[in-house]
Amino acid sequence: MTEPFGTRLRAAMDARGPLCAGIDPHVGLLTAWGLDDTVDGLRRFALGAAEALAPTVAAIKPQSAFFERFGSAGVAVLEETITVCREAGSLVVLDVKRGDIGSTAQAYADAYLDQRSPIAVDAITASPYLGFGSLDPMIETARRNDAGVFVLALTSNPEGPEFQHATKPDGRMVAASVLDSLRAANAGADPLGSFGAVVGATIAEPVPELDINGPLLVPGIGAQGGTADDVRRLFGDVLHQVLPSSSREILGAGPDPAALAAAAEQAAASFAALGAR
Ligand SMILES: O=C(O)c1cc(=O)[nH]c(=O)n1[C@@H]1O[C@H](COP(=O)(O)O)[C@@H](O)[C@H]1O
Repeated sequence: MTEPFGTRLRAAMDARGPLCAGIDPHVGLLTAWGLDDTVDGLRRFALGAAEALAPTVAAIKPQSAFFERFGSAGVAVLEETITVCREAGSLVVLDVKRGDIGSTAQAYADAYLDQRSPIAVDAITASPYLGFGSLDPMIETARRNDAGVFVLALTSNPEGPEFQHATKPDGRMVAASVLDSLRAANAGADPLGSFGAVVGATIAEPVPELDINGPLLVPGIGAQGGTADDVRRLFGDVLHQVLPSSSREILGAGPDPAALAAAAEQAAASFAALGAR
């Protein structure tokens, strides 16, 4: 790769509209698509979604757990899905929410961000719960590989504020401190840094620290109740940095490839219309 992840994501969002389509093969969705809860059903679902969506959306976000639950055969399907998405021109953000002591964080970085790995992607999700500094091996490996990292800041689930709104000894809110660290990691990047924050569309109030000069991955839209109006209300000043993410709402339009593509195009257009481009 020749350009940093943030630069490639900016170009993809401008060209294709700001949407990250999630591939979350829930059992209920497999059933709704007329598929069995087997590796074969998983493969048909994931490749069907990838082939329908990856040619038009900026990014695809497979959720690793739905593949891992089938063991190595499921991980093989994940690798195949990643390849299909990247060959169709979509960036792949693998949702694995990794985080560990630095030496092990390096192994996760080698697995997903080193582009020589069989399961390499453009970016991963990471948890800062072991301290933001524990993510340094991921950030440095991402820099060397033109890849990216999305760090959980204000998650979409109702339990998130219990930790994320806590106050650190220096008086800073934990989530604000994560955003500060990401801003530092993105310093000087143009047009967009490669180190993003995950901020749910379901959070109650806007927060002032969202301008991190990097992308804001915004899940929680659709099935979890977040709407385009919420995105406008919460991210007004930084809408151009927002990568809205939706899984079940779009996948529910399948298995017809044309219906899936239409659902994604409609979602991308509605977010582009908010001024996010
Ligand atoms: O990191 C994520 O992607 C993520 C963070 C978060 O705060 N909330 C959240 O829902 N997610 C993921 O985003 C997806 C949301 O799926 P839907 O609710 O079906 O759109 C799931 O795969 C979640 O694991």
